[in-house]
Amino acid sequence: MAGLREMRDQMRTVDLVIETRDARIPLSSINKQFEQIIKGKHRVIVYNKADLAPISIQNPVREALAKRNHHKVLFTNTNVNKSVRQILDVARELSASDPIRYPELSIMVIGMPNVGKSSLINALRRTGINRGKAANTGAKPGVTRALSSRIRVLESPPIYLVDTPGVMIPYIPDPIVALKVALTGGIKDNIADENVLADYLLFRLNRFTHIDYCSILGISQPTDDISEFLQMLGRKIGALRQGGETDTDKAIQFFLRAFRQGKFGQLCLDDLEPHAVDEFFKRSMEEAPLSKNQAQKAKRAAQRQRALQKAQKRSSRSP
Ligand SMILES: Nc1nc2c(ncn2[C@@H]2O[C@H](COP(=O)(O)OP(=O)(O)OP(=O)(O)O)[C@@H](O)[C@H]2O)c(=O)[nH]1
Repeated sequence: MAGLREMRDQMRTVDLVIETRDARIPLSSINKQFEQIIKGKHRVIVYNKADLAPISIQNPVREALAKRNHHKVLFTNTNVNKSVRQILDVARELSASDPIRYPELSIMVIGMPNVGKSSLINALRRTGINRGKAANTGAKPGVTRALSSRIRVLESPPIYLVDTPGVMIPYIPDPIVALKVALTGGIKDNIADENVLADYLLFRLNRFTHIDYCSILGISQPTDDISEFLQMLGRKIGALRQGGETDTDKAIQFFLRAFRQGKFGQLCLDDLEPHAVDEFFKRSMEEAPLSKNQAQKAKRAAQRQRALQKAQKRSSRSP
């Protein structure tokens, strides 16, 4: 894994690591493989896209991480300078704590795809010494390219930023985490997966929220049947094939995009009740990461299981 090796090499010159996670999945965006790379470095955990998650998650997340000895936890929205400036404050504090050791300070942004690393780098430049755009950003994962050099983001104390973020593949301990990461854009979609994603999103909206997605999408009634839902949505948005049949792929993409753009309001997909958090950490400490193949198999098994449960539910409803 070249990315990992490169990151490890680069890490030698870095004093402070900005570990970026997604505020909509505060637990599922934790990557325990980072631990080995970051070992011994100062770290600040940055939950980005905080504007897309409810503010009420911030204290439980801070408490959960403090319990695990992570005390520097920030929530950012890269469009708001003030929130990004908090990162520079942490760097400044570190530099001031030991000016002999840190006559200058080097910081680096790392995180899984699409979490907003490049946006964060641009925002740090913007809020630091007001330089323009450095890194490309994009709505799809994988836009970050190697540019690697250091840019100065603060004059005094001198703080430098490695301008290539470290990209790590997400850590996927189970299929549900895979769904959450994919929903937030951390794994590339393909059409087959998108169907499952849309089904999972609908399930979440029905089961865990009071969001009136019908009026947001302009459809007539709620349903947990994904086919019926996509028919309604497809007709509403005019996603029709020749002959008048609904283009469900288009309807799926519309639905997923609406979620990613925050059209359903601020949502968190992880359960942050203390017992659920404890369970999450217990499980993720125990489990070794699945290979891509294993993860796909596990995902398919979960799909089959859910389809089976749905069928059972339907047959138990019918007279
Ligand atoms: N709502 C919201 N969107 C954000 C925020 N930060 C970044 N984005 C959006 O998220 C998408 C991905 O941002 P990037 O900065 O390209 O993410 P990245 O981590 O560098 O992505 P890769 O190149 O895939 O590794 C873009 O569409 C950004 O506009 C944020 O704080 N809030």
